[in-house]
Amino acid sequence: MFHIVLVEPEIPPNTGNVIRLAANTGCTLHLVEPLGFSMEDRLMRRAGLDYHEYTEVKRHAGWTAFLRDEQPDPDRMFAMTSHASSPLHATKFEAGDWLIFGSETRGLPVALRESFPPGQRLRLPMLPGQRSLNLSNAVAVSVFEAWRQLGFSGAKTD
Ligand SMILES: C[S@@+](CC[C@H](N)C(=O)[O-])C[C@H]1O[C@@H](n2cnc3c(N)ncnc32)[C@H](O)[C@@H]1O
Repeated sequence: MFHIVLVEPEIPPNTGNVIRLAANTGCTLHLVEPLGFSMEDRLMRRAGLDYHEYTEVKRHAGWTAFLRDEQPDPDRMFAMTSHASSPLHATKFEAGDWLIFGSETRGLPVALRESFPPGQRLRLPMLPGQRSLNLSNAVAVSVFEAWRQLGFSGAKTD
């Protein structure tokens, strides 16, 4: 469906939640190292339950390695950041798109964020004065908005 990319995630249960979400929605999950935890972390495994058995989780040694390994279409990559002016819901998504998320405490590195054209830096709406959503919540609402646009293609209907 989509590619979810977590850049240097730090908090195990967030990545566990995203593993489960990726399995629920048919997304591939990419983890860009360094990670702030071990993949064997008890809290991550508990949040992800056994869902890592049903979803593809790929690890990349860094951002450059990720680009080299996956060769994503630059026009179909979207940086999710509260520092953007383009709203997510105004973007027309396609199957196979790449949704890029930053770490819990640092967000996306500024240089990486600014390497995206403004129209591919997307924000989720928040009330004034709010800084950011939780990482796994941001992934969930982004994936569901993108999937909604595709008519929840592939979802079970009964
Ligand atoms: C907890 S936030 C990072 C907060 C970090 N202190 C910052 O200032 O960027 C983790 C990630 O969730 C995503 N995120 C959170 N809130 C968002 C929003 N309102 N719009 C777009 N992405 C958001 C971004 O990818 C962000 O890097």
